[in-house]
Amino acid sequence: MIKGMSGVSYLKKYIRRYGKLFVISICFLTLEALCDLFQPALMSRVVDVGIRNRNMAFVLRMGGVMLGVTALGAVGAVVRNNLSSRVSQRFGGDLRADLYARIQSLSYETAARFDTASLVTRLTNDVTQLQNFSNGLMRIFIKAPILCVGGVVMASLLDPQGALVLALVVPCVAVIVVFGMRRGYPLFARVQRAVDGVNGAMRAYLGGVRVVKSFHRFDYEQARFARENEALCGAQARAMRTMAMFGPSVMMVVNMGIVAVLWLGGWRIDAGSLEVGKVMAFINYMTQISTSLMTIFMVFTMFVRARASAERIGEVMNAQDVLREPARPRELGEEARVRFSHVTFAYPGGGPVLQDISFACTAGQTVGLIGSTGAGKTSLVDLIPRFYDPAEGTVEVCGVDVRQADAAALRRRIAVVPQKSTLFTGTILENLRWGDEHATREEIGAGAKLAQAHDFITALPEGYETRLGQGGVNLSGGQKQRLAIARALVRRPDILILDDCTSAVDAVTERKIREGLHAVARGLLCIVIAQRIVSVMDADVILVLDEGRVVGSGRHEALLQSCAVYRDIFASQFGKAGV
Ligand SMILES: Nc1ncnc2c1ncn2[C@@H]1O[C@H](COP(=O)(O)OP(=O)(O)OP(=O)(O)O)[C@@H](O)[C@H]1O
Repeated sequence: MIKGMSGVSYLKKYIRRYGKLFVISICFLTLEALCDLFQPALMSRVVDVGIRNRNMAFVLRMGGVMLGVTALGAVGAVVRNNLSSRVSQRFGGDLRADLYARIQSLSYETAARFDTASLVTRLTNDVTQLQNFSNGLMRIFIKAPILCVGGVVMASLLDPQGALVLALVVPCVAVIVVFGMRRGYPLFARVQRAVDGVNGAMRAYLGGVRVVKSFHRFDYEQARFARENEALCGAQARAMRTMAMFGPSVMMVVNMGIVAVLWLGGWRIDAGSLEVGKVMAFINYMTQISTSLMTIFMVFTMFVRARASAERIGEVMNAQDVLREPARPRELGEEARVRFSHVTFAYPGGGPVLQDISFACTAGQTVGLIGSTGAGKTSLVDLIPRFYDPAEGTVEVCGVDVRQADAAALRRRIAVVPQKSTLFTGTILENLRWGDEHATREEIGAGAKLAQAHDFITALPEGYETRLGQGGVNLSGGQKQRLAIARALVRRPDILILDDCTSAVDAVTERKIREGLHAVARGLLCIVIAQRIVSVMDADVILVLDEGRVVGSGRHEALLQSCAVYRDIFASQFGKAGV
């Protein structure tokens, strides 16, 4: 047994699902292989009995039998081909879908362990490797051992003395194949990692194409891509070079065997102890055995690659998620509430980003979060939908510790508009409906109006049906932000988190959005992160964060009196006179 196969135990599910069809396909494959195996034996009878005795009727009869056997083999091949294509395509499709679902279910922290480019390679290239391997398994790979073993048996029955040559050849080839496998595995694993590198360079360029253009850094990006590409070519060449040594070695051993058979056969024909037909059939079996041994070697090469891919997929499938879902989740309370009790938080491997944070807020309130950049505002709100768990203390949402709530149920109650608006390829309507797939046109329109997006959308030639490029490239920054807010509002959440998401919107429009939200926000708990004090001045409570600690909380006027950090921020935005 090969070491480390426990990492691919997720494949059992597919073996169970497609095992039956696989076995049926193997039955037809066996039929096809048996038909191939009988041909040389039949041919030897034609030569040794029919031609030697000039018995034309026997030759024709055997010719008919050979044709029948060929036809039967062809039927086996057609059915097997059909089945193998269906099974491998479905297996590949299922595996890709499951892996995609798994990636989606990973927590931020676990997903961050894998580079995005590497996840893309795993979803595409690695799944294809496994799909091709499973297809090959049902096409030629299992046929090869049958032909090899069957060839040895038939050849031994035909000429037991000649079979001694096989007793030497087969073990030699087996040793070469096992050695090749051991050398090849780490090399192919390296090839897959190099594919990650190329995908990573491509992704970085395509994702930041505007920046690359504006800084005119094509040369830099090209050099980076060339480096990764070179590494991939190098890794592939090394793997191929190593594997290329083994194929000819196998051929050489087999050809030496054929020479030995011919030499011994000629000698025995001269002595009258062997017929020409038998030597011909024996050579035929030898060729069949050698071809199947080469195929087996190829199978192992593909197996080595498929194994490397299977393990890479296994790493994602078996990743221990740091955020465990509770076995028996508690139901969230009706009323929207958020409570932080002595929360301390750190990113993996880093120092504390939030320290001893305590506050509480309820439905109908607007909470403002303000503080210098890097103060920990985003980190704080990320704990509410449980993107991360705190190191100490508890975060309660709607009366339940988020660690005891069902993540999907928790996130259904919350809508987050992140700092960087992410839109998807599709129409504006599709993007807005993403917030709630059952939302009506009226509800979507209402959300867009509140977010001050309706007017600019209707001014577009195709209105709500306007198609957006990837990430909404055909919109301005402020338009994208307003669509992201509208999408969150279409969801009609109980808790709305706006993470500095109006930075690209002009002050007048921002005020309109704030007023609109105020009007509909009776049951809504709204948490607003802002750089500009005007964005949170009207909030029911403002939390001032500084270096991960809450250094002030209260209304605007009170904070101006009591909180030095708040006063500094205010002064930096309005000048000393404003204080
Ligand atoms: N994914 C991450 N992994 C590790 N450290 C992080 C991560 N995200 C943020 N940090 C660090 O945590 C600290 C707080 O970051 P956070 O994004 O919460 O600040 P912020 O107040 O929202 O800043 P800004 O106003 O600039 O968005 C920073 O020092 C930052 O470097």
